[in-house]
Amino acid sequence: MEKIIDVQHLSFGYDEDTLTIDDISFSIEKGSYTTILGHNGSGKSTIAKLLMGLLEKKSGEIVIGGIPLTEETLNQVRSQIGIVFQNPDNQFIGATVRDDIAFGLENNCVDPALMDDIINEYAKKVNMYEFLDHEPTKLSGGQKQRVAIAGILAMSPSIIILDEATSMLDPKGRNEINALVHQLNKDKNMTIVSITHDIEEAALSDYVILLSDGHIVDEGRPEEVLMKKEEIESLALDIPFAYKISHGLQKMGISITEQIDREKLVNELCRLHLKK
Ligand SMILES: Nc1ncnc2c1ncn2[C@@H]1O[C@H](COP(=O)(O)OP(=O)(O)OP(=O)(O)O)[C@@H](O)[C@H]1O
Repeated sequence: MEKIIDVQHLSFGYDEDTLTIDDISFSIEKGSYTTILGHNGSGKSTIAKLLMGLLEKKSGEIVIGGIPLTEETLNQVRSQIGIVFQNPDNQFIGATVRDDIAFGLENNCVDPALMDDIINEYAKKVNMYEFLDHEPTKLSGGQKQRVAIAGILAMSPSIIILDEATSMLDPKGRNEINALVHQLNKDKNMTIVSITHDIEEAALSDYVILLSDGHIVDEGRPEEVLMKKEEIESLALDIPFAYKISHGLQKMGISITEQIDREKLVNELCRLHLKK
C-alpha cells in the first residue's frame, strides 16, 4: 500500500517551554479514510495546520505525496490538499456561495466551460443549490460548513483534511455529509483525514489514530482501537453506541459478537432473533 502522508518524529510547541505535539510518527495510506480522534485540546487541529505548513514544526519530517514539506515545496504540497476548518467564517472569499465555490476552481485552473456544472453538482450534493446566489456571511453555521465542504470537494484534491468540518450540522446533516465524503473516498479514491471527537464517525473509518495531550496513544483499525473501553473512556471519549449494546448484552450472557458498527449490530441481532 502506498503512503500518501508520512510523519516522522514530529514535534511542535506554540511557545518555547511546551510541546503541543510531542514526537509523533504516523502514516496514512493513499485512498484511505483515517480519523484522528482525541479530546478537546489534544492537538488535532495543530496537526492539521502542521500538515498544511501553516505552522512551522520544531523537529521531525512531514512527507506528503512523496514530497518532503519544506519552505521551497510548500505550494507543491498544499496543491495536493484541500482543508476544511472547524470555523467556516474564516474561509469565505466570494460575495456569493457560487463565487466562493468558483474561487477554488479558478485557482485550480479548471476549464471555465465546465465550472458551472461542477458548482451546481457540488452545491446539490451538500443541499445548498438554492443558496448559490446568497451571501455566505448571512448563512447559518451549518450552512456555511456545507458550502466550505462543497468548495473543497469540487476541487477534487487528492487529500482532504476535515477539521471538525461538520461540527455545526444537525445529526441528520452530519450523517448526509459523512455519507457523501465516504462515497467520494470510494469513487474518486480521495484520501480523507477527518479530525474529530465523534467516535461514531471514527467507527466507520478505515484507520483510527488516537491522540491525547500531543501523543499518539493508540492506532489501528477501528475495531482494534475503539473496543478498548477503559482506554477510550480514560481519554474523555465515549465508546461507540453499537459496542455499548453488544458489550452489555455479552455481559448478560448473550452470545453476541461485539460490534462497533450499527449496521453490523443490527445484522447480529437479526441472526440471534432468527436462531430462537
Ligand atoms: N494559537 C495558539 N497559541 C497557543 N496555544 C494554542 C494555540 N492554538 C492551540 N493552542 C493550544 O494547543 C493545544 C492543542 O490545541 P488544538 O487546537 O490543536 O487541539 P484540538 O485537539 O484540535 O482541540 P479541539 O477538539 O478543542 O478543537 C491546546 O492546549 C491549545 O490550548
